[in-house]
Amino acid sequence: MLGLPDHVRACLFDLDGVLTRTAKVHAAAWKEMFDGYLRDRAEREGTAFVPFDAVDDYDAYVDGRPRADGVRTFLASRGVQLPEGTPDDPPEAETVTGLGTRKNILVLRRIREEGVEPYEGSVAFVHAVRKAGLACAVVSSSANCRDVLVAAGIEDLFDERIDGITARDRDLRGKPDPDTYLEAARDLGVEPGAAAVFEDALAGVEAGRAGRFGVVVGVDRVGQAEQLTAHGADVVVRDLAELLDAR
Ligand SMILES: O=P(O)(O)OC[C@H]1O[C@@H](O)[C@H](O)[C@@H](O)[C@@H]1O
Repeated sequence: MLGLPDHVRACLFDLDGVLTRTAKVHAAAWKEMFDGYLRDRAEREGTAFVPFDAVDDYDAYVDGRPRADGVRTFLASRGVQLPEGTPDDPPEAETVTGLGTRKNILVLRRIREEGVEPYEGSVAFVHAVRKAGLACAVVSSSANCRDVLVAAGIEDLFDERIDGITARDRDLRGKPDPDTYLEAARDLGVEPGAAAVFEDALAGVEAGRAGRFGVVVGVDRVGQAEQLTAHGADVVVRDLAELLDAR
């Protein structure tokens, strides 16, 4: 049924890149922000400007992680460590929060201008899953998760939502730790072994593997099937509609 093992009772979906076409929007906003910062820093220090790579740097250090972890992890890869700052730091602040806020302004502008499209195959799959009586949750690192679901018109399809805001409120570690996925399974009343995780990010499939979920489905939108498998995906599809075709 549904191309999933028979014992699966719940489906836990990542948002950006799995349900909605917003992974590229995030990647572009991160690049705009980091390139601005790195260029200024290089000028100030008289060193060469090495731009953020919207594919390799994004996948390895930013994709799937909570906002502040993305800032910290990428900068660490360049040997840069910034003070954390405070939650109300302005975007100009040279802190982890300040840079995260700069990026958030850029991503919200892009989302406002471009709108949010869901993946049709994912919407069809979620409808089929619900019809089959399985529970559904969204598990996203994004603090903008609810707004993106609403903009895509799919917020009513899910029984639970664990996102960047609930994770902060409940003190959950972000992906690649499994905490947010485990919390969603708990909220739905299923054991991790009876839940399927759907993820396009390397940090996300790692979280699925770390949580010992029933199956981790890697969703390959950008030609990184091998990496998804290496990081924890049990199966890889290019679109969730393929699972419906496999019935
Ligand atoms: O900055 P936000 O909207 O809280 O999102 C945090 C992260 O959420 C993830 O879903 C995205 O893959 C990342 O690109 C993003 O950085």
